Amino acid sequence: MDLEFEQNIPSKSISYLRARDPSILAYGYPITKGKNLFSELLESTGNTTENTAKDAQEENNTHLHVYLRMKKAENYKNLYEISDGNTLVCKVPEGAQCIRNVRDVTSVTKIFKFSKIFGPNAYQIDVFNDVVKGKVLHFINGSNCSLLTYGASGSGKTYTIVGTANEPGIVPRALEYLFRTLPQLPEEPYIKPEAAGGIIRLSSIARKSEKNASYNLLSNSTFNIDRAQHIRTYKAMQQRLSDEPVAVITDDITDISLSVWVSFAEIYNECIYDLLTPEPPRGQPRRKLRLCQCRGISYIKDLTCINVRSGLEAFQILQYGLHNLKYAATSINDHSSRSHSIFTIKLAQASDAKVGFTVSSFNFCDLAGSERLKKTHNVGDRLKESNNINTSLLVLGRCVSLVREAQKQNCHNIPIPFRESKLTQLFQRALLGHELISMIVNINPTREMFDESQHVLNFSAIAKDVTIEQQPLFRRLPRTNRFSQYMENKLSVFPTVVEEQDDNIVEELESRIVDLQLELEQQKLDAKEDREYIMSTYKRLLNEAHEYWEKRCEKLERMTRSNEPIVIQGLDKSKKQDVSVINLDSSDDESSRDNFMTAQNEIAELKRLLQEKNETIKNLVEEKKTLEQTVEDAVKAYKQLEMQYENTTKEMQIDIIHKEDQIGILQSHFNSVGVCSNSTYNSNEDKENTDFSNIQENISKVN
Ligand SMILES: Nc1ncnc2c1ncn2[C@@H]1O[C@H](COP(=O)(O)OP(=O)(O)OP(=O)(O)O)[C@@H](O)[C@H]1O
Repeated sequence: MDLEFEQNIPSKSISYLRARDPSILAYGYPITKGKNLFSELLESTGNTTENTAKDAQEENNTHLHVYLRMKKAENYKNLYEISDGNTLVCKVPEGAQCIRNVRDVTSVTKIFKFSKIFGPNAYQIDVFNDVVKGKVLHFINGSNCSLLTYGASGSGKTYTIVGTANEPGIVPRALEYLFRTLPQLPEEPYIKPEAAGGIIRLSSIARKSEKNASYNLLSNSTFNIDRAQHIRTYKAMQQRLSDEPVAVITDDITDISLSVWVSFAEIYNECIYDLLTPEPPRGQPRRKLRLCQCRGISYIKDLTCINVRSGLEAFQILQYGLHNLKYAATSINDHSSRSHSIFTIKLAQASDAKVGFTVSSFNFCDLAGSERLKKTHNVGDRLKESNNINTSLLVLGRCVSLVREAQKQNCHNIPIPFRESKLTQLFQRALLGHELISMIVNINPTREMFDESQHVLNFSAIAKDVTIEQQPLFRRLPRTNRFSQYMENKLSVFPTVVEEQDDNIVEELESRIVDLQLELEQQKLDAKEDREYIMSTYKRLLNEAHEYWEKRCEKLERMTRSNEPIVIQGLDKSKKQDVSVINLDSSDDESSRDNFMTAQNEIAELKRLLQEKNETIKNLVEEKKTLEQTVEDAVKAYKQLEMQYENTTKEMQIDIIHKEDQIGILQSHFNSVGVCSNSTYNSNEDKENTDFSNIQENISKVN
């Protein structure tokens, strides 16, 4: 957001000009100054303008916004009291876990503060207006936003995000609001966001293929059954929201290409799956996706990204993903609440003059239920699931808490374990405070869920203190280095236009060099971390493979030794037959035949495992190569810019010297003319005028 806007909110026109991610800009994409695609968004009614302005201003409060939403429940007032709309007083009941060691339990209360509390009677539209609406405008202006719902199973996370047919949640509402604000989109997309932050300008064939991908997904036969119902639901919502005011864009944006894309991913048991690809046939495993990092941005490699032209299309894609989520849940295990699901809307904006672009993402993350192991008494696979969920939520809690700690101490050296879970790795930038991030904490305010709710509330108390850093549009270098000072002194003798132009070039180059330096540092750190991670994984896999292999070999050796006499007997019987075709059916000893078969199976299994491990190692080596290539590219780009910077500096220095010489010549010429005019032309006005016009002509030639 513009500083201007933060400090002084105009009553009618609001500029939502937002910072773009400098890491994207640093890589050779020129910037369109002044006009950041949409620079002006106005709310269509005065009333809502104020609200939106308030929302937008709130965004600049530096802390992570944590909202509380309470599920509908009778008698919740016996346990909870909401005061001032943002303070929750918990009246701790007898027997509650948090007062187990407290003697006097007559009146224990716990107090939690939130950005806002939505009580059991709050409507979906209230949550949307207060939490999401302002962020959609920031998103349109190029900011990345993330919204996470956190809470125990059944507390209303999915209800808040997706909602029901009669009460649509924040995602369908955000889609409707977004598409009502954006202008009509073209039939086919001209640009596509890259996973790592850039854009691709699509050829006509690629445009058709993207359109087909969207069409094919929407007309998928397994999904068709519910499609009519989803269309009716969305249209009913559209009808209800048609009177709600939306933002309008006042800029002339005829030379800007726009496209909207959606993706839907699931993290289950620390594996990432694409919810927008058809489910594999029964019995076959789902394709696991990898998490990659490029220019400090984490992204899911090969995640399907579908182009959408309307809220309705996007809503159908959301439902397709939810359908896949349910299918996976019933076909493998009931894990609907056991996985984290992330629905992402991406907006790509590019000027047709090929001189600037913005890609922004809005992530809606429905986290897995946060219940504790003790309570659920899980065993087997369920225990593994719970461990994974708990690990990722625990790591999320640790990361949030360490980020808060690092910010408090103003210390950048505290290691934060983002890499310990896929979830935190994916939201690393946002959790570090580089992007807008908010959390809706859901609780079920019943007595049975009281202990569980206390854990959730404790987590929210930590999260609330995390600071969000507002990124400036361009990172400017303070003008204190030698070159800047030299230029400032020297350029003051130049005509204004030259001064402004050169000043801009220098500033821009300086700013981009700083960006690149920061990027390079970040990439070095990332590459180092990645290398260490790959090496440790590589070593661990090798050790595991080695141990496993040794154990199996031992076992096989033992089995072979014990079966030797029987095999020899079998060999005798079958005379010259091959070992593999020993007549097992006629063997006297049943158990030895079984042992033999087991050994063969073991060998086959070992071969398969070895092949799998080799595959993993191969992938890791490839990943390492890609990372090294990325670092190499970054270094090259940096060197090129440095050279460009040096060349410009040299040219300007030469230019300055040249101009100083010419100014000197002019000065002496001017002086000598002055002397002459005193002695010769003192009384002759015409000649004086002629001399002045000659001097002016000379000056304009020099400039
Ligand atoms: N505020 C609310 N008003 C009305 N119904 C609600 C509300 N919150 C939740 N529900 C209902 O409660 C049930 C459970 O909610 P939901 O599925 O959203 O929980 P969840 O936290 O996503 O659970 P899980 O982690 O198991 O997925 C649903 O039937 C939902 O419709």
